[in-house]
Amino acid sequence: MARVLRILTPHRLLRCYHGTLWNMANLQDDAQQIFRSAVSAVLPPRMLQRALSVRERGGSAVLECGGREIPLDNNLHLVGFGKAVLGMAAAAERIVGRHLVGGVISIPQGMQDSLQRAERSSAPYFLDWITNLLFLFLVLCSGGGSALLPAPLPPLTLQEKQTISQQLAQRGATIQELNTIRRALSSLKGGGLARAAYPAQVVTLILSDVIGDDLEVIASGPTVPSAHSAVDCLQILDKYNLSGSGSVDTAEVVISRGPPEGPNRFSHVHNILIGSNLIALQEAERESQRLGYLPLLLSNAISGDVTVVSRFFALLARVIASILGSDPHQAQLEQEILSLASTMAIPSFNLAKQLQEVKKASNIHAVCALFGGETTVQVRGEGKGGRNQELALRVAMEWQQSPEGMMECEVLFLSGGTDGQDGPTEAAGASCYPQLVAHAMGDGLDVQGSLNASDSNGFFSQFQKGRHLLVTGLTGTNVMDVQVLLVRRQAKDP
Ligand SMILES: Nc1ncnc2c1ncn2[C@@H]1O[C@H](COP(=O)(O)OP(=O)(O)OP(=O)(O)O)[C@@H](O)[C@H]1O
Ligand SMILES: O=C(O)[C@H](O)CO
Repeated sequence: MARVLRILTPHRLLRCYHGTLWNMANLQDDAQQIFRSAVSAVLPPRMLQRALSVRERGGSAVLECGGREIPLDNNLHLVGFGKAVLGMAAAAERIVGRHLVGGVISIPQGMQDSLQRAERSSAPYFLDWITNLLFLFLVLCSGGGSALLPAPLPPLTLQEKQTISQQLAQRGATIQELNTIRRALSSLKGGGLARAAYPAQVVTLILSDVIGDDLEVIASGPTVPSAHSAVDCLQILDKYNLSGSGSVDTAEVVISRGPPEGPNRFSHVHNILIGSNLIALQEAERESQRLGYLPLLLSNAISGDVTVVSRFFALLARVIASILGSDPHQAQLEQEILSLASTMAIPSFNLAKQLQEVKKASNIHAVCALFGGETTVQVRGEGKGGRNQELALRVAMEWQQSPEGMMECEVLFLSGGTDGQDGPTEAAGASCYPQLVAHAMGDGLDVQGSLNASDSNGFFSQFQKGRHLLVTGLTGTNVMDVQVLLVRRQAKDP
């Protein structure tokens, strides 16, 4: 069997290939390294170091943030809520700690013991505290914050607010409509925290876990004015026939009354996005280039059903492979994927232009396509899994059914949750390659059966002793999911 030595790029180690058998572990190592670099860019210490600094001058100090300089005078208070806020608060404290007068953060119950160890207290009720202090507030906000800011506008009770949300959800309200009502019925969400703090200055550092990074949506935008009027909200309640019950009548009164402190005042607020899926992908782009790939940052807004998205990724690999390998199927495959992409409503997505870049690039033998977002999964079976593991397994199944175009290339697809947890499993995600299903069948595993049982984690845990699971542990951040697709032309036998 021929043995090929090939220098991929000067700083890469020599890689030995044994004939047509390629070392999949190399591609998997690269994909995992690229994924980890994406996560590293949005870890709290690195985010806060980018966003925040204190400049001491003579006896005074200035907070530098978002291009602004705000005097510090023993007046800094920290407020935070969200799944990533414990790490964000610790990172912020390392930067501004000596100027912090006090702080309150609200984080998921399971993190409480970490707080005690850090000797910090947390309490979810800010109003009776924040309105008494005319200070400078540093607000830390991340995904999961909505559930950690329970503060219904009186006289509405928390139970009544939850009942209205449940009724809206049961009657088919969209997540956008649900969140609009939740913001309107809250003392803190939808800009309530900023209104309560007025006229104290508010600097909010935001880690986005939503597609499009709409600041009003992230943790329900406690320091962001709501774009929806009372009329919009009342129309939603009316649309789903919620009028008429006691709690809804109270809700309508609260909504009609408007924000407790009168008109929206937000000139004292600076909202700054410090972490997002795009920031993570841009780091992954740099890392893939360092590893010798031509990077294609294709989208940070992938969404939709996992069955459609898996078909897209599998076809994209075949298109790129057909370009790199000068496969005769290339033109037809490109038409297919452009047609499929046009049905997926991916915002500002120009795949044709990006594929043109690959075709124009000279002497390219390896491409890294990068994506981010969140797919949706219909969980049909009793198995264990997550949307990233299911996506990877479905991509493998698509390749099993249509392998055209990939004969001359090595291909690997990886999908992972940047928070380190994919569904109720220990894995962050998984990776796959074109021959995976054939190899699994050779091991007596039933891939389709695993998918039918929604058991992607069960499959990847069994197959090759879990070697294709992506396990990072909880990362302390969350900018949704990241996908890495690597396509590399195989070395030609001499
Ligand atoms: N057996 C399964 N197979 C495939 N997907 C599953 C399975 N069980 C749950 N899921 C998916 O996992 C999703 C939950 O994922 P996860 O626990 O990572 O939370 P999340 O939606 O990412 O929220 P957060 O932003 O807080 O992480 C659900 O939306 C569901 O679609
Ligand atoms: O907390 C929330 O509202 C969601 O995680 C979106 O940020």
